[in-house]
Amino acid sequence: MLVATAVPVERDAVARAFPGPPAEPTVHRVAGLVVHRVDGSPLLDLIAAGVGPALAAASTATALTAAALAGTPYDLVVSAGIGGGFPPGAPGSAPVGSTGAPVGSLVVADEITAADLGAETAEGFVPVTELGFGTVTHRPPEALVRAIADATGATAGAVLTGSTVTGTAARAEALRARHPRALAEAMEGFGVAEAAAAHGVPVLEIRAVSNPVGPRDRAAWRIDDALAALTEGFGKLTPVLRSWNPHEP
Ligand SMILES: O=C(O)c1cccc(C(=O)CC[C@H]2O[C@@H](n3cnc4c(=O)[nH]cnc43)[C@H](O)[C@@H]2O)c1
Repeated sequence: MLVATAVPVERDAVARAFPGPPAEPTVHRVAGLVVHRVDGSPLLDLIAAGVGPALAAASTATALTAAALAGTPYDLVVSAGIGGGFPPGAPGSAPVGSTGAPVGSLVVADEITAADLGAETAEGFVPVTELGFGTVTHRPPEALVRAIADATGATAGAVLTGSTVTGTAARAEALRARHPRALAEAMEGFGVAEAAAAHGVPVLEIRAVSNPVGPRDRAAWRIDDALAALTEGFGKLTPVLRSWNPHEP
């Protein structure tokens, strides 16, 4: 399994879920990309793939290609890290009856959607798929998403990818109007998913919520709490991944 975070602190938070010998990470390099390997079960490679969808896609594709050429392809790619959550009762909030994704909670994506891949028109935003190109959504294996939500307490829903962190109530509302199932926003998932899809490998996205999606309030970010939730979540995930059959839908 390959886990791609954006930055080293997120990678290290995931690694902490697999502590001590024999799971002490070893490090190797692939075309300048640093790969931390945890020799446990499942075998786990961790990369800090960079911030934003483009660098995350390039780094993930590099790791996937190297593994495939070595004859040891990955069975699963996971985009993981902190993210913004759409909380209930706030600008751009989750639908009535939904728990939303409060700060400190964990979200597992049942769809990974590019929120800003398209064209602005006089009638509003048009996704690239409606312009006749590419894709804007990747869907992780349903049974695996359900099992992860059960094991970790994560909420399953849509996770949006954008190149810009939302910083206004108006943008949060526009995103929720366009994506009513969105629980979280981050900057890498769709890029990681595009790389995985190019290799025919299933993908997951797991986000620990560090801040609400909405007006920018840097002081309200709870990065340490989110990193702790990420470690705890991955700790609970391991048995699920061990028993997962990559050929299940
Ligand atoms: O201080 C700011 O306003 C600011 C602007 C751009 C980027 C940042 C970051 O800290 C990097 C974002 C990093 O973390 C993920 N993340 C966390 N919360 C969100 C969010 O609300 N919306 C989008 N991404 C978020 C993201 O995946 C990046 O890796 C700060």
